[in-house]
Amino acid sequence: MTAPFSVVSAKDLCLTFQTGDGPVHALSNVDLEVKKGDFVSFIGPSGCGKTTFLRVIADLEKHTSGTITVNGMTPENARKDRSYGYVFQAAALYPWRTIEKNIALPLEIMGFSKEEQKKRVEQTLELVNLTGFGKKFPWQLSGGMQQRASIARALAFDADLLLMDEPFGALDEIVRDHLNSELLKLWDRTDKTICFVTHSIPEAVYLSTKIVVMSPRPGRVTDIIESTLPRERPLEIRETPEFLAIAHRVREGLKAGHSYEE
Ligand SMILES: Nc1ncnc2c1ncn2[C@@H]1O[C@H](COP(=O)(O)OP(=O)(O)OP(=O)(O)O)[C@@H](O)[C@H]1O
Repeated sequence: MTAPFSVVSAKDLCLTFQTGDGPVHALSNVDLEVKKGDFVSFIGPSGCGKTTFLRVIADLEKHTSGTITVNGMTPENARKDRSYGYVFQAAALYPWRTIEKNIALPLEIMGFSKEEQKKRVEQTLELVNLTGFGKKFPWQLSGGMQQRASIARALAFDADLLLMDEPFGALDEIVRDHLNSELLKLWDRTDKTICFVTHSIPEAVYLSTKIVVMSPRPGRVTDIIESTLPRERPLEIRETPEFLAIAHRVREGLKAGHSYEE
């Protein structure tokens, strides 16, 4: 059996922002392998570089030193190759476009035929359980539905890699639980590779095959936890000793990386 393909491979990756107040070490010596089909969560306090790391993968920021490849390419080539879909903290849908027109936008830009656009919009609406809502405007949907529509938009051009920056952070816990289990099913069905930023320990443990614990000043990886939980995870798994043991290790990692002097 061949080893799974490395979707993101970072070696000794550093990114320093030069600011008026001096350099900010947003990422320091990050080593990480994300394999095809992994669900990787990035967790850590504010400012530890979670968003910056996703932005480097997406070629929205340039690293200062070290190396990173995305699907075996430079981030720039991966972006040009449409290697990933990006889901932001807020749904960021255009209010003057219907849901289906929002989802079709990247497809329009990429020059897909009208027919293909329609097919893909229908498929992705179904994937996120929004069939029948395509003609609605974003403001006619709940926050959770809007976020599902933005996931559909990121899925529409069928990139293998999904980058998700705290997509459910603004939602209440019940909606969040529901979307977490929906996202897991979607991941299972589509075999995507997902990089997911969160502040929530239960969310990270519930979703991930691998949890990357980070800490700030400088932004760095302090622990990488390979989950031992089965791929199929009912919400009740969160009460099992195995789940709680992983959550405990994440919490300890977060504590160890936290300096109370700052
Ligand atoms: N464009 C920029 N210019 C200067 N500093 C920046 C820039 N973007 C991010 N930073 C700094 O880099 C560090 C890492 O920021 P980043 O947004 O990646 O953290 P984060 O872990 O995603 O935080 P949060 O959980 O609050 O979103 C922070 O100290 C932040 O202030």
